[in-house]
Amino acid sequence: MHIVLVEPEIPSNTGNISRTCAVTGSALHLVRPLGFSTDDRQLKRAGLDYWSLLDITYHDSIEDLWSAFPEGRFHYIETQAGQWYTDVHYGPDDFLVFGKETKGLPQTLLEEHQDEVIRIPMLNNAHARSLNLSNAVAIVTFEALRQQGFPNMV
Ligand SMILES: C[S@@+](CC[C@H](N)C(=O)[O-])C[C@H]1O[C@@H](n2cnc3c(N)ncnc32)[C@H](O)[C@@H]1O
Repeated sequence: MHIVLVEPEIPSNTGNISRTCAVTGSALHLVRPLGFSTDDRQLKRAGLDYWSLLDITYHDSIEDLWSAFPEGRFHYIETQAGQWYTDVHYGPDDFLVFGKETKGLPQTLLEEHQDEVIRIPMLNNAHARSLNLSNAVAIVTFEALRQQGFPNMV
């Protein structure tokens, strides 16, 4: 799988996600600007032992990512979506795209890719708007891998 973080802001989240990528064999794509340096202490603390295992690529924009993978199949994971993440069939080379911690994915992107936006169901509570980014990544990634029979995993 390919895990894409668009403009991540909190280093410990990216550290946790790097660990999820390392243990699942998923590639990590970070779309700039990042809200931290990759030397950040919290980032390293959350993912240090796993950093060397990562297949990590940096992109200057989401458009650059799309250009680099013209045949890629992209799923956009956001709280406002018509369909649940469990309604989708995932392939091994699919891209799972997640938004930044404070604002999520840009509204224009969501509108232009409506049919590819999926959400993780939550209680309908105005005071609990979303999951933590790293938890959202783990939930969708493991569903995608489950559908594929957890390839090369024991
Ligand atoms: C902490 S959320 C913040 C954005 C959110 N739209 C908000 O209301 O503030 C950061 C990212 O986590 C993912 N996420 C968190 N909860 C989610 C959910 N229930 N369904 C889908 N994605 C979720 C999305 O990729 C989102 O862009």
